[in-house]
Amino acid sequence: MIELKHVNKMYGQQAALKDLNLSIKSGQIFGLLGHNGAGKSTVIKSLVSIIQPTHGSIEFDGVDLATERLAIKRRIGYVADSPDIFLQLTPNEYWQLIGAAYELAPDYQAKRLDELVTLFDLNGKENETIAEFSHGMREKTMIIGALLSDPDIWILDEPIQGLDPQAAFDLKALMKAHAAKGKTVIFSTHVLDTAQEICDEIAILKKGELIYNGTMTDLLATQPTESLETIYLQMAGRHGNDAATMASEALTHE
Ligand SMILES: Nc1ncnc2c1ncn2[C@@H]1O[C@H](COP(=O)(O)OP(=O)(O)OP(=O)(O)O)[C@@H](O)[C@H]1O
Repeated sequence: MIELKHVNKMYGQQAALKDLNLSIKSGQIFGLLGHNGAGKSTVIKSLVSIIQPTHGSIEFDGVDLATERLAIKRRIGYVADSPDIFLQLTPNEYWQLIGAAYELAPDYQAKRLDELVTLFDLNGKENETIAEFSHGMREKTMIIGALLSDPDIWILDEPIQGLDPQAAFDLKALMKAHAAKGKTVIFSTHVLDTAQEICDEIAILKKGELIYNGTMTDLLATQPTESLETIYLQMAGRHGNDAATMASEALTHE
C-alpha cells in the first residue's frame, strides 16, 4: 500500500498538488488521469523521489519515503514521461549502468535482458546509439531499464503512447501480470480507452486537486449509458464543475 497524506507541491508560487490524499493498493493497476498540467507527473516524480512534496508525506507499506528513500527507490521501476535519456549511450551501456546501480548479478542481468530485449523487439539494436533511435525505441529502452531489476513497484509516466501496437499490447499484458502477482502498478495516461481496459482503480486530478478516486467499475456505474470519455469530461473537462457531486455518487455505488 502506498499512501499520500496531505501532499502539497509548490513550484514557486504555483501549486501543482493541493492537499492530495490517496491510497494505492497492491495487486491492482492504478491509473492517474487528468488534463495537461493537472499534476500527474508531479505525483509520479514525488513517488520516485525526483522531487519532494512541499508539505505532507508519502508512505510505502507504512514506511516514510523521506526517511527510507534509498531502500524504497530500490523497489521501484520508473519510466519517465520523456524518453530523452543518456542519448550518447547505447542501450547496453544504459542497462549496464542500471544493473550496476541495482547491483544485479551478471548472469541474472544477462538472462533478464535477453527476455526483455526479445519481448520489446530491440534485438540487434543493443549497441547502437540511443540518439539515433525513434521515440518509441527510446521508450522501449527505458522500459527495459525500468524492469531490469524486476522491481515490485512499477511507476510509469505515460508509458503506452509512444509504443507500437505490439509493444503496447505486450506492456499492458506485463502490467496486468505484475498486478495479478500482488505487485503494484501505477501509470498515468491520457488515453481513456487504455485506462478503461486495464485500470482497476483510478485517480482523476484537476489543477492539482483530486476530483475522483475509486474503481473504474464504480465510476462507469455512475452513468451506465455514457462512455468513459463523457463521464471524464463532465468531471475534468472545461465545463466540469460538478465533480464533487459525481464523486459522491460514485462512492455510493461501492
Ligand atoms: N519544474 C517545474 N517548475 C515549475 N512548474 C512546474 C514544473 N513542473 C511542473 N510544473 C507545473 O505543475 C503543474 C503540474 O504539472 P505536471 O507536469 O505534474 O502535470 P501533468 O498532469 O503531468 O501534465 P501532462 O499531462 O501535460 O504531462 C503544471 O501547472 C506545471 O506547469
